[in-house]
Amino acid sequence: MVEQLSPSVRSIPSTPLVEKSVSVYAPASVGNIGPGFDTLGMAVTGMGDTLTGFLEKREGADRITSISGAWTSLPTDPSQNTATIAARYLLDKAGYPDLKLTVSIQKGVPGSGLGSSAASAVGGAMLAQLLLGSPFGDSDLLDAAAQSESSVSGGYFLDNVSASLFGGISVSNSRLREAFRFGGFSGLFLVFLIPRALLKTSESRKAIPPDVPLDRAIGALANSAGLLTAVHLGNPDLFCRMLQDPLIQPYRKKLIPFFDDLEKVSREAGARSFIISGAGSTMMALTDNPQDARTIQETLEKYVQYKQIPVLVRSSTIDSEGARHVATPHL
Ligand SMILES: Nc1ncnc2c1ncn2[C@@H]1O[C@H](COP(=O)(O)OP(=O)(O)O)[C@@H](O)[C@H]1O
Ligand SMILES: N[C@@H](CCOP(=O)(O)O)C(=O)O
Repeated sequence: MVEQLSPSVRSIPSTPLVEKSVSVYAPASVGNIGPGFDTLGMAVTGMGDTLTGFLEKREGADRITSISGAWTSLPTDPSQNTATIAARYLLDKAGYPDLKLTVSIQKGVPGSGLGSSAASAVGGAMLAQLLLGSPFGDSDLLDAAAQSESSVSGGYFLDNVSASLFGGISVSNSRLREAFRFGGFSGLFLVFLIPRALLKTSESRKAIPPDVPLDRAIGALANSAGLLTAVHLGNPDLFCRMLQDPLIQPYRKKLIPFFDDLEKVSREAGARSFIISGAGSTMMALTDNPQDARTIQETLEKYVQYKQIPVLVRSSTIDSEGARHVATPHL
């Protein structure tokens, strides 16, 4: 089931494309997938970043010409933006410090906890890869995106970047700096509740104590193994039953206003599981029944409107493709 990645730097010489625009799309992702803290990740449909850029030989730094569609303000300084940090890492590694990137970023990730910074990091890495004529292997792209993501998120973890890069469900080991695409999976219907308030991953990581109870750690380990078994067997019902996080969620949910309320309403409307997406504040309700997913979405939309809770409701499924080359949009 686990798919091997291509090794580091390929031996084929590559030729950079100069002054030619290329576009890439990198999907949003759910870090942790509940119990798999820092180790499991899932790419999702309908949300992601599109990056368009070109290389030229010039003095100075890389440039971000525009960031559109962002729901919160993002850095346009290339040394602070995950897209350009990842791209620069690969451009330097390939031996082209004199080639400078000019990029525009169309954000399509409308909240915290959906791997937004990771989607841009993966997009930046893939853009550099394509503009350089694909000299790198998957592990280099993963490394570039992870280095970039770690500069903003308060830790080195690969769950979001591996899912966004490879698509489907990924398994990662940040200590060994390795990640794998575990597989694609159909038959799951996701409903996201996306608060309109920023919760930085670095802040949400501080809510977790350094020591955690052994029984809860064992529970999370068992559920993580159960999730992968469900993917291996292609069993959405088992996946729904295993999607519970007794380890990290109890600490983090205190940072998320209306969490208990929204969980109760989602479950009453038919959700089979309810977890924090990534580090929050986005939450995810899950079902294996498409009709139930529609009911959950409609019920939640009415509920948040009635209670005036500033939360966006979005339906989605698993994106099995991961980061990809796309046609350049008309800017
Ligand atoms: N291209 C980018 N997209 C999103 N966030 C970015 C980007 N570049 C830098 N950042 C920074 O990353 C931080 C958000 O990342 P993080 O806390 O990991 O949350 P998220 O779950 O949204 O990825 C913010 O400080 C933001 O300014
Ligand atoms: N494993 C990380 C995942 C962070 O995801 P994000 O989408 O919130 O950046 C964590 O749980 O801290």
